[in-house]
Formats: sequence, C-alpha cells, structure tokens
Amino acid sequence: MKFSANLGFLWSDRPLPDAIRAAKAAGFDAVECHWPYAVPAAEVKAALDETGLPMLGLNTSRGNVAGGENGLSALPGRETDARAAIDEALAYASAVGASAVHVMAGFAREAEAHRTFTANLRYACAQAPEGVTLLIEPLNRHDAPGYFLQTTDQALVIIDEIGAPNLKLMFDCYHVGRTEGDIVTRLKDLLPVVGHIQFASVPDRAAPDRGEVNYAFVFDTIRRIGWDNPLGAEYKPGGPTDATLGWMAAYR
Ligand SMILES: O=C(O)[C@@H](O)C(=O)CO
Ligand SMILES: [Mg+2]
Repeated sequence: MKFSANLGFLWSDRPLPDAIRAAKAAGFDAVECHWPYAVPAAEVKAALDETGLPMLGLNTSRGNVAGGENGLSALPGRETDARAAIDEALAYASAVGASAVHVMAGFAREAEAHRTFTANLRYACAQAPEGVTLLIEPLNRHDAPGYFLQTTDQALVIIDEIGAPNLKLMFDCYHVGRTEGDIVTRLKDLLPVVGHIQFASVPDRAAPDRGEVNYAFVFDTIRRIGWDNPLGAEYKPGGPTDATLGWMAAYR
C-alpha cells in the first residue's frame, strides 16, 4: 500500500516544507495539505523537489474562518469570493505541481446552494489546467453541522449533473464511517467517480489502528479492487506525529 501524509494534521506543528521532509523521513509516498497559502509556493515546491514526494492535493480557502466560514463555493451571493478562492487554489496547485484541488462547499442551507455550488464547480472544471482534478468531499454532520455537502449520495448527484471528467469525489473513509457506514460497499459502488481516498479512525479521527473500523480489512479491499494511488492519512495525531506511525509497518 502507498500512503500520503496529510500535512494539515500530521506534523502540523512544523513549517510546511519541514513537514514535507518529515513525511519523507517517515516513509510516506506522497503528501497532501489543507490550506498552504501562507507559505510561498516556491518553498513548498523546493521541499517537494528535494524529497521527490508528489503533492496530491490542497483545499480552496475557507473564507472568513474567524467568522465561522468553512468554504465558499455553495454560498449564494459569494460567487466572486468563491471563484477567487478557486483561482488561488488552482494557481498554487500549478506552482507546486499538485494534482488535485478540493473545492470546499461551506455552510449553506439556502435553496439555491445546490445551484451555486454546481455553477462554481463548473467554473472550476473549466479553469483547471490539464492534470489537476477537482474534488468534492462530504463532511460528516457531527464535525461540520450545516456543511452543505454531507453525503456521498449528494456528491454523486452533483458529479453526475456536471459530468466533467476532471470532477471527482474525495472519499474520506472517516466521514463516510461517521455518517453513512458500510465503507467498503460505498467505496466499491462509487469507485468510478473516486479521485482520492482518505482515512482515520472512527469515531475519534486518530491513527487507523483503533476504533470501530477495521482498516486492515478496508485497506485490503482497496488493494484488491486495484486502487494503487496513495491513501491519505488524514488523522489527528494528538501528540508528536512520529509516535503515531506504528500502523504503517503492517501494510509495507
Ligand atoms: O476531511 C477533511 O476535513 C478534509 O479532507 C478537508 O479537506 C478539510 O475539511
Ligand atoms: Mg478528508
């Protein structure tokens, strides 16, 4: 199995270039991040070149975080800000060679939110350069109550409606486990539209060696169905990241 270190959580106490180096030293095959914008893209690119690790993805900006925002693309009336965030993410992805951008929907309950999200996603799909995939990710209702995109069924409707080859699903086993369950069946059913897979223990969002989901079974299923891309370790280490990596040895 190949694994990608999600540097939004792993080694998040270090500057991003150092976190990339730590992921390399720990044996990860790739990295991904959340919101790298405070770090000059050239510094991230230099660390990626130095380590040889690919950057699998980054997120569009959340907007006004202090004001409670968690993404802009489904917010009616905020199209200008949402598209600026998409442009920013695509530019950063191009500068560091990242292969995906997660377009964050945000907290929205208005009737027009679906129409707003699909219009902004169409914009993103049209703007994305060759080799950059757009991802949408349902977040579980416990951690992100009120988030517009909550289930894989809802994401599938959106992906089908837009019908763009560069729009895919971020299948985060943690969120699916918390909201929907039946992780491996959902994953097999959705495989044609899956662009990236992430994981963490359920329900604690810790390393995958605990909790109610048997990740040995999940990872074995993923291997059997032929998914060969690195799986995103997006868990909260709750202390020094290096002390939480014992789970990796079993899959090497
Ligand atoms: O699962 C998550 O929370 C992330 O993948 C993310 O991109 C930010 O919400
Ligand atoms: Mg995730």
